[in-house]
Amino acid sequence: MAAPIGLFYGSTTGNTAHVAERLFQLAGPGLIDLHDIADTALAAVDDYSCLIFGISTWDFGEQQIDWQDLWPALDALDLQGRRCAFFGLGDQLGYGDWYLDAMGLLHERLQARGALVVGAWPCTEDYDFRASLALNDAGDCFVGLVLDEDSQRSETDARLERWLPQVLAAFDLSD
Ligand SMILES: Cc1cc2nc3c(=O)[nH]c(=O)nc-3n(C[C@H](O)[C@H](O)[C@H](O)COP(=O)(O)O)c2cc1C
Repeated sequence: MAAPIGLFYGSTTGNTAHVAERLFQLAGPGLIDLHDIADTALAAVDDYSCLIFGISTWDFGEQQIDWQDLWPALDALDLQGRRCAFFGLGDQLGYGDWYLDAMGLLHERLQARGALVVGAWPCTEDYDFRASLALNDAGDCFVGLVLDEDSQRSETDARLERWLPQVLAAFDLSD
């Protein structure tokens, strides 16, 4: 039987995979099913009413390669009424003009498929970047959790520990 939450991620060097595993551990037994999109059929998304999507940004604002491969197929998803949260990885010091752009692109794509988005994350002075498509329209929040294993690795655990309870509350798994 599927867990209540499906977490779908793509990862090139393993950083997003590591974060996905950490979320799985933090949530505790039976709450999250992990799916690496490199070896999961996209149709598996249909098994969940609560979803977490993880994506890293590559090559000046591009989606991680496995997400790129899936991109056209995302148009077939029906996410009406499903709660969705996003987390993204990037490198604000090396790529500060395209920081986490891929999370913004994925959010835009899936919101257009009907996703009810939860898990926004404040854009504070803790982050040092010039531009990001992952910001909301007002520019004061990211559309999901923002992580940086390249230049802020030591912050990751604390950020996950703050974000996950907010997402679980918004998922309202008692429904
Ligand atoms: C060649 C290269 C290009 C990258 N381009 C970007 C970028 O445009 N924006 C960004 O925020 N991070 C960029 N990054 C940083 C990656 O997103 C970061 O290292 C991430 O943790 C990789 O996660 P993954 O191993 O799960 O794919 C780039 C890294 C490399 C090596």
